[in-house]
Amino acid sequence: MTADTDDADTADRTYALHVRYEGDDDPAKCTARKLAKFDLADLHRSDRETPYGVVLNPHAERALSPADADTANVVALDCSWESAGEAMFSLPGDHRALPYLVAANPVNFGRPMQLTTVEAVAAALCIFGEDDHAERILSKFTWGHTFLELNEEPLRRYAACADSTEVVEIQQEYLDRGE
Ligand SMILES: C[S@@+](CC[C@H](N)C(=O)[O-])C[C@H]1O[C@@H](n2cnc3c(N)ncnc32)[C@H](O)[C@@H]1O
Repeated sequence: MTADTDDADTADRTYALHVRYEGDDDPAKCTARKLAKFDLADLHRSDRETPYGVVLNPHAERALSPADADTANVVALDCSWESAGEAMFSLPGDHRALPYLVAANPVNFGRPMQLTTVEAVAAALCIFGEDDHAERILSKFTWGHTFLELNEEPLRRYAACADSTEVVEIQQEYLDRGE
């Protein structure tokens, strides 16, 4: 009985996607704006308006892992990479860096870590076991599925980890291969 209830809880888990939108990047190429246009994410113009949740922050000390899955909100900060210094991430929330993954977007194709907002949010959803939701948001971009193909193995392995320590151990394997 208890097991059935737990299964149902897991199957029903959904995440609201929120973006603190700075608006200093090319609006025509902005992936967060496109998600909002399709009602797949909510944009917020101030930190105060942005709901509390897991904040995707490349400067964070702790790596995102399935241990963070117990949240209602996944939050990204959409700004240009030029302005994405540590001080910009002043949002309240549980800040987490994504582990090693490579970008598939045309601007940073093949480069590790510098993901677009949609790639970062999709990666978080995959690590939380929400692959369908990740596919749904990436499907709005011609290169979206390529992100999942390029990162299929690391995403699967990160999603099977218990915590950020395990995620960092796996990440190290990919970093060592790249040296
Ligand atoms: C700097 S913005 C650039 C957005 C770009 N203008 C676009 O249209 O998608 C990308 C955001 O995605 C998230 N992100 C990207 N790479 C990340 C990483 N390695 N770790 C954590 N978050 C990351 C962060 O919230 C970051 O601010």
